Amino acid sequence: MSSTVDSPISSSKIQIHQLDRLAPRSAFLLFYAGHPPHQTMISSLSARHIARIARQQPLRLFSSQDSLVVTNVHEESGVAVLAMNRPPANSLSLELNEAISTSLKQIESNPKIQSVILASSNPTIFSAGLDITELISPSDERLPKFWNSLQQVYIDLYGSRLATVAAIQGHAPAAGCMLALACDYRIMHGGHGEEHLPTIGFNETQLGIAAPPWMGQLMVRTIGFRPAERALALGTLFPPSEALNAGVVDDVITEQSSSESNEVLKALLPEALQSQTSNPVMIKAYEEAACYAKIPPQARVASKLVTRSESLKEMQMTREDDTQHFCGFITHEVVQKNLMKYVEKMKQRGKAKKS
Ligand SMILES: CCCC/C=C\CC(=O)SCCNC(=O)CCNC(=O)[C@H](O)C(C)(C)COP(=O)(O)OP(=O)(O)OC[C@H]1O[C@@H](n2cnc3c(N)ncnc32)[C@H](O)[C@@H]1OP(=O)(O)O
Repeated sequence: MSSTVDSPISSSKIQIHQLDRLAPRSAFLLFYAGHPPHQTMISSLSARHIARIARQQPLRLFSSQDSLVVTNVHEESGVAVLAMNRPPANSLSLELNEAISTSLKQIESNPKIQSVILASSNPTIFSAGLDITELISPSDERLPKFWNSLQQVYIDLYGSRLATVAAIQGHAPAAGCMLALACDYRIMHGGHGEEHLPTIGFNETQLGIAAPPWMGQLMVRTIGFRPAERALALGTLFPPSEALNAGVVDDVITEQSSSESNEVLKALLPEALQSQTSNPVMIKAYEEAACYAKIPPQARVASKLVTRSESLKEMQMTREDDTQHFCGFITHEVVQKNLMKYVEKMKQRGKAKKS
């Protein structure tokens, strides 16, 4: 099935192909950047989202303080912010994943916006990765939905028409690292002294699980085969300077700097992030996002897809198998035991910290 609607991002035509056989609830958005031979895939959307765009209806905006994500847009600079807001650690639950995808789509539907900063309302944790409680003794119904929602976040972020900048204020293990790697640019905070260094990386093997192929390959594409192979096997969490050296992040910032961007940030940041207007990571993230926003969008999107369309197509084709594999693996008795042990250690650490 295919239909054509006016593009929300330009005067071009967008053609939508429903690929039922590959991904029943998804569709590819095919964007004609110039002539038909340059047809490129921007992103995949759920059928529900596509129907809404086709009817030109705005998606619901998550903006209240107790929402799982908070967003705001600054049309003058073409930059938006999407901040995860699930205390205490922005661990990724089914609902948080869905909120990220929905809010990203909502921002994308504003033609004046070209860049988005992915941030956290927690100044010391970007995201603690998957909510481990989703993985322990899960229900047969919720587990595949949960995994699908994570796959969708990856597809939406990695294939977004927007330039995506990760403002990594603090820790970003496992799926938290995946969120950052799915963006176009990563800025990490250098930490507050040796004892409080944030870390980023795929630490899954330390939990007795393995990153799925699409996540592992994301690291391979970011830092290269051999370093990624080793980091994945060891479950390496990189502190800021090592993350920079390895290429996991593009920039590490520590120094407080006053900047002309402070005023724009006051207008751009949602209320929950107002304390971050003079945060150096946020300032640099804004400057980078504004820089991307000045590039002609059709050229920027076409160039992004040169490196991303193949892996996104692969993801769509293997998605169902990936879900089956994940559910089988996570519910395995040995894996459940490992996860329980890990959570126990995490709780003990938390108790020790509080006492
Ligand atoms: C086939 C498999 C697919 C695999 C794909 C992805 C795998 C994952 O993403 S698994 C998740 C991996 N994440 C982690 O291992 C991180 C665990 N957390 C931590 O190491 C620390 O919490 C962190 C360094 C992020 C932050 O440290 P602190 O600032 O010291 O905070 P606390 O440790 O006190 O944590 C605060 C609070 O949050 C709870 N928490 C932390 N992480 C998670 C999580 N991933 N899921 C659920 N809950 C989490 C932690 O227990 C504390 O709770 P309270 O004690 O109730 O305050």
